[in-house]
Amino acid sequence: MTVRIGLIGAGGMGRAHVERIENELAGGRVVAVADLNLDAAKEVAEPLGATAYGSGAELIADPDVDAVLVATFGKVHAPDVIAAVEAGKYVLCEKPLATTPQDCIAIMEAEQKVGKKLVTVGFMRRFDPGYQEMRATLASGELGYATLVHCRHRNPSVPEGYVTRNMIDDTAIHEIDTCRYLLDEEIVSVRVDAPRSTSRRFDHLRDPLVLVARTESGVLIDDEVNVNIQFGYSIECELVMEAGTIRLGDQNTTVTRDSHGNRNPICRSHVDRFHTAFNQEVQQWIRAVERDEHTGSTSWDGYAATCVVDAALESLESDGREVTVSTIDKPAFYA
Ligand SMILES: NC(=O)C1=CN([C@@H]2O[C@H](COP(=O)(O)OP(=O)(O)OC[C@H]3O[C@@H](n4cnc5c(N)ncnc54)[C@H](O)[C@@H]3O)[C@@H](O)[C@H]2O)C=CC1
Ligand SMILES: O=C1[C@@H](O)[C@H](O)[C@@H](O)[C@H](O)[C@H]1O
Repeated sequence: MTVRIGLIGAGGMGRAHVERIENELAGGRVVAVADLNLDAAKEVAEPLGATAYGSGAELIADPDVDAVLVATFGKVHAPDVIAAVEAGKYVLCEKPLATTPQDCIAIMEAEQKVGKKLVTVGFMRRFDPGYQEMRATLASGELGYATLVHCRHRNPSVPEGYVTRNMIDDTAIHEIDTCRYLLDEEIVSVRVDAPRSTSRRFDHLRDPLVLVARTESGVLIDDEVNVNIQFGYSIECELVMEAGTIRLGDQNTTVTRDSHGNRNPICRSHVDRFHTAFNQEVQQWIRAVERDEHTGSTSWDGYAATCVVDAALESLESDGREVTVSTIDKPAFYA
């Protein structure tokens, strides 16, 4: 069976997903594209022979669409995700699932009403081979339990429209989910420190920031978010256990050695650093839809991450006070 996919949001991520579905992955075809900017939808749809729509609602109602990929802005994800769930269609929704806990709860309620897990959140790092190995090492127990996780999320630069809260709700949300995934437990409190800002930023931005979070069992996580680092896209993570540590390797597999020393190329963006992870994420989603199964992170994962984001934003607004993460009880449906 070929999974007939409808894409909502024909921007950067939407186009990157279309490209991989059409040219790198198996089992799926993009049959419809929706964007509020109908010209953008047409530009993506026409070369594929797909139908273009001016709204997500029309695309979701199309009987030729089996499954929906949502790649619009986070704050407008919820209505389309809920409509797709109510139509009984599987959804791969780019991160964040939604920008408020209330919207995430509405998504979880819709899913529970339908009685089936239909929503996967686009936390693609869960499909990165490095993070997967780190998780397996911890789970094996060979090096004992985890005590600390050190993370660094560095982007070369960000556009002017990117504001300070995006350091957390758009960027650090990846480490929030990744640490929950690695440690298999919830984050219960968080604070945000704001060191001296770099001059290489737009004036309105506080950059860098450091999130310091604590999990249920007491693991301490620190995450340096630094989005105008200039030199490239650099993601680092080290998990400290009782009898050893494991960290992500550097960005590429080859290292040049010459009279300047040892060096490897630096990635420019998430697109090249997480190419394999994105492909795995979307490929496994397509295969799971074929089998009528859920894969990847759930709506609960999207909700839990958004609650940590909210607590971190509250800390940022209150000069770095430690804030307790407040959530509803986890529904048995997501156990
Ligand atoms: N996993 C990752 O590493 C990354 C994930 N993302 C996520 O992907 C999503 C999209 O981001 P980008 O592609 O960078 O944004 P973008 O701005 O390039 O594209 C968004 C598109 O959605 C359309 N749109 C907005 N509201 C809409 C609505 N209600 N209905 C239909 N179309 C609508 C816009 O017209 C635009 O074409 C965001 O949730 C973002 O956080 C983005 C970059 C990397
Ligand atoms: O999700 C992403 C972007 O939205 C975000 O703006 C970047 O900071 C991240 O590195 C990227 O993975």
